[in-house]
Amino acid sequence: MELISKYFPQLTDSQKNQFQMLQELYEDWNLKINVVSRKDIDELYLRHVLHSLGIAKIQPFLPGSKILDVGTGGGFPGIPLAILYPEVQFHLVDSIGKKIKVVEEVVEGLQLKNVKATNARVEDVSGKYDFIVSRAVAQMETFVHWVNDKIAKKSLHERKNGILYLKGGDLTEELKVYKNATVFPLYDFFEEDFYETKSVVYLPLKYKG
Ligand SMILES: C[S@@+](CC[C@H](N)C(=O)[O-])C[C@H]1O[C@@H](n2cnc3c(N)ncnc32)[C@H](O)[C@@H]1O
Repeated sequence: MELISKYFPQLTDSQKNQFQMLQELYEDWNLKINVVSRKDIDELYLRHVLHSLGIAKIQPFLPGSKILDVGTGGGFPGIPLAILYPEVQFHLVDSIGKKIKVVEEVVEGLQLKNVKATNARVEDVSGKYDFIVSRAVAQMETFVHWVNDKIAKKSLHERKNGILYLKGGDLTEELKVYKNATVFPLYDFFEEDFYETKSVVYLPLKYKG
């Protein structure tokens, strides 16, 4: 938990409390429905919570904006971002029902009012969003194919609407067709070794009516 305050020193008491509660909520729900590996539960804040918040270091979200988290699993990156930005609307989608069940329980446990969770394949979700976030779901080409009709026309942020994807390793091959993609290394923000190979990939997408 200190790890979160170290990099996000402006949290309110209520946010700190919500971040604190994550450990117990995930431990409890993981016993009933296994969504996070044992090793990852032990390092929840380093590997899941802070990693999710890496997106906020690259792109802070403005009040009133709408964010889609594709293949959220147990709620990453969507839940930590929803705690950080209570005035932003988050839609968390996963094709596996039991994962969405965990998300709903965590949302209720934290009393988050800005999260909607849907059990569906993202291809079947309609709606328009400022940014689409994700981690560990699909190769960029497949992902773009799934989401490129879900971008809002108007950009509220200075940066154009698009995808913010948490990726690891060498992305040269995967991103070679995306000349307008930008890779932001998270090691520039977080000094822990875990982040040495982690990045946020930003890909602007055009509105499709
Ligand atoms: C490896 S998990 C990652 C979960 C979470 N994003 C994380 O990083 O902890 C991939 C998730 O993507 C979901 N998924 C895969 N394809 C999907 C699709 N087309 N629509 C919605 N969810 C999908 C799977 O059900 C699974 O929960």
